[in-house]
Amino acid sequence: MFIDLTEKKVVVAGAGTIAKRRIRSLLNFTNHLTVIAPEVNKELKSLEAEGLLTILKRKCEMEDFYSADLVIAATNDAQINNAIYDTCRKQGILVNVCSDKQKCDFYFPGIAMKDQVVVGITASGKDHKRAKALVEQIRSIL
Ligand SMILES: C[C@@]1(CC(=O)O)c2cc3[nH]c(cc4nc(cc5[nH]c(cc(n2)[C@H]1CCC(=O)O)[C@@](C)(CC(=O)O)[C@@H]5CCC(=O)O)C(CC(=O)O)=C4CCC(=O)O)c(CCC(=O)O)c3CC(=O)O
Ligand SMILES: NC(=O)C1=CN([C@@H]2O[C@H](COP(=O)(O)OP(=O)(O)OC[C@H]3O[C@@H](n4cnc5c(N)ncnc54)[C@H](O)[C@@H]3O)[C@@H](O)[C@H]2O)C=CC1
Repeated sequence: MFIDLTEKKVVVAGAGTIAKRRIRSLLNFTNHLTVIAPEVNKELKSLEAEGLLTILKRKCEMEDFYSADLVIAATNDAQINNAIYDTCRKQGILVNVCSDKQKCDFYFPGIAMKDQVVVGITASGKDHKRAKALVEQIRSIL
């Protein structure tokens, strides 16, 4: 299922390696992306300056997720990620917790895109290295 994210509100907690990779993917699909983290690097600041996302430069609060449609919990604090999971489940919000694959309503796919064609790859949560290798092959085919 390819959900139209254009008007969906996406909230990403954390702005580290994993969050940034996923933000780069998500920006292809949504105009409503908020990133919450106490420290944010230059790449994300310049995306904010271009009007492509909103940054809240602080630790996340559970209220931050109440109005979200889709949440990525990508802090390096497992307790916070788990609290985000509990909050989202109670509110019926789709959530992906990058530190615990048991706490993913959806796995984050590797993405290959060319023009209007989008290919999303998952190895069913069992082999991210294989997903990555296949994404690279499919990018070269596309
Ligand atoms: C299950 C899943 C859940 C989810 O988070 O959604 C998950 C979980 C975990 N990944 C971990 C580690 C890494 N993952 C990557 C990369 C990718 N991981 C992605 C997806 C997923 N990762 C979900 C579905 C996976 C599937 O389909 O099977 C991709 C496809 C999409 C994306 O993240 O953008 C992207 C490749 C595509 C691309 O790069 O374009 C790298 C970097 C690399 O490989 O270079 C490392 C660094 C470590 C290394 O180098 O090994 C760990 C830590 C434990 C460990 O080390 O195993 C967990 C936690 C756990 O397994 O419990
Ligand atoms: N699913 C995946 O593909 C992978 C998952 N992991 C897991 O993901 C976690 C994050 O990994 P990285 O991105 O490499 O970590 P990182 O250290 O690069 O980034 C962590 C981010 O979380 C932010 N943060 C910390 N506390 C916060 C809070 N209370 N509120 C908001 N933001 C907060 C930090 O400011 C930073 O931006 C790891 O701890 C590990 O458990 C690690 C490798 C791959």
